[in-house]
Amino acid sequence: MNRNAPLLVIAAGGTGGHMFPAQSLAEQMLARGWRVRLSTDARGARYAGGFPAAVEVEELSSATFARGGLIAKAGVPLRIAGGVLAAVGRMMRERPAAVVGFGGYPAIPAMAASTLLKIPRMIHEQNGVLGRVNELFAKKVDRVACGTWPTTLPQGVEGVATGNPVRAAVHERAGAAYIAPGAYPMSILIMGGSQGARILSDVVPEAIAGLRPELLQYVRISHQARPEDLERVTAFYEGKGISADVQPFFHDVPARLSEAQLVITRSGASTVADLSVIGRPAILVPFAAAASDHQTANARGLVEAGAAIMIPENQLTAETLSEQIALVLDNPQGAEQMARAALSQGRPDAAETLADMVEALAERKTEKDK
Ligand SMILES: CC(=O)N[C@H]1[C@@H](OP(=O)(O)OP(=O)(O)OC[C@H]2O[C@@H](n3ccc(=O)[nH]c3=O)[C@H](O)[C@@H]2O)O[C@H](CO)[C@@H](O)[C@@H]1O
Repeated sequence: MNRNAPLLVIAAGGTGGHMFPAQSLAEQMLARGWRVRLSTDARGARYAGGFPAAVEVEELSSATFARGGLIAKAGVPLRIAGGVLAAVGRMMRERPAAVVGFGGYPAIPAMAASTLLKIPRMIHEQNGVLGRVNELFAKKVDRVACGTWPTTLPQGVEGVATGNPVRAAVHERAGAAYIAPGAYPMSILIMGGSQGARILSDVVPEAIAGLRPELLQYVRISHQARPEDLERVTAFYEGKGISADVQPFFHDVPARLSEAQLVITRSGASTVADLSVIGRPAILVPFAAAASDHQTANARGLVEAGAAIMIPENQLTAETLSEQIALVLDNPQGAEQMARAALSQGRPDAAETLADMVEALAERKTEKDK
């Protein structure tokens, strides 16, 4: 490794939602000859295996906190302070060229240290509403990159729409030709995000079974169900003579997406990004309990572009859903239009745009502290 190469510190943690986009930026920066260090905690470090081996991983102590202030729990401020001190010490020695935060509380120490040391820094928010840690730093960073557009930001903060970086297998299928619904086998992909969603297992099979027989005979189902729901969902489809592949997690979602005539799904940030980069019509059921209802915010772009129909959880019934599915499958031109509209929202260049922002930021040095 070239020790003279500029160093990027990526601060992220906790869950896949923060770590997948972080990994994508790490890959881009390594390809551009940078050194990359992932600053996270023990929980985030479990995802580090997915990062390229050249990425150095630093585990710092941090802690969770509630919106509006630190949880008054013994040891929390101390743990965060310990992490910040360690990050400050290291950054004083190594002087990173830039620091990028992707959210999650393990990002706190590196983001706080870069603020104290006036190192060029930015955040990337995946969802249409800022997460807690990103909200804390939004006014203290030089740039705020937004994966979802529009993103609700605090007053006085300007965002740059970059999109959410997608995995290589999604990238390879960007804009893959869409076969409009017709009198031949049609695929419907049902996904509940990385954990699966019980409500989709409760309602979707019945909605599918409610389609009129002339339509139903052509329908082929891929249904991601939580492990505890697998058996009943499989049995239901079997009982109705519906061809269905039911699994707890599909490892080939990009291929299934490109083959699908319709997708019924939650609206997590990466799911929305996958849909829009490949370009498929969707019925979106946002997870109502998500912080600040961010899944509804994530769905907004696709819905307003005419690429997706949104059904709030409290309005989701088998009858409503069945009607909406039939509306899409009975209207090939409309479905094609939805697929095109989805593509208009896609940002296949998200990782490159983010990498360009990092390079520009490192060159200009920090403006925030002048
Ligand atoms: C319940 C919850 O709080 N979810 C949050 C979590 O979602 P979640 O962890 O579900 O994250 P996303 O929807 O962003 O990403 C899920 C990814 O898994 C893929 N996939 C899904 C199912 C499957 O069988 N196989 C597969 O590969 C999808 O194509 C997508 O690329 O982090 C997201 C990003 O911060 C948030 O927007 C979500 O609100």
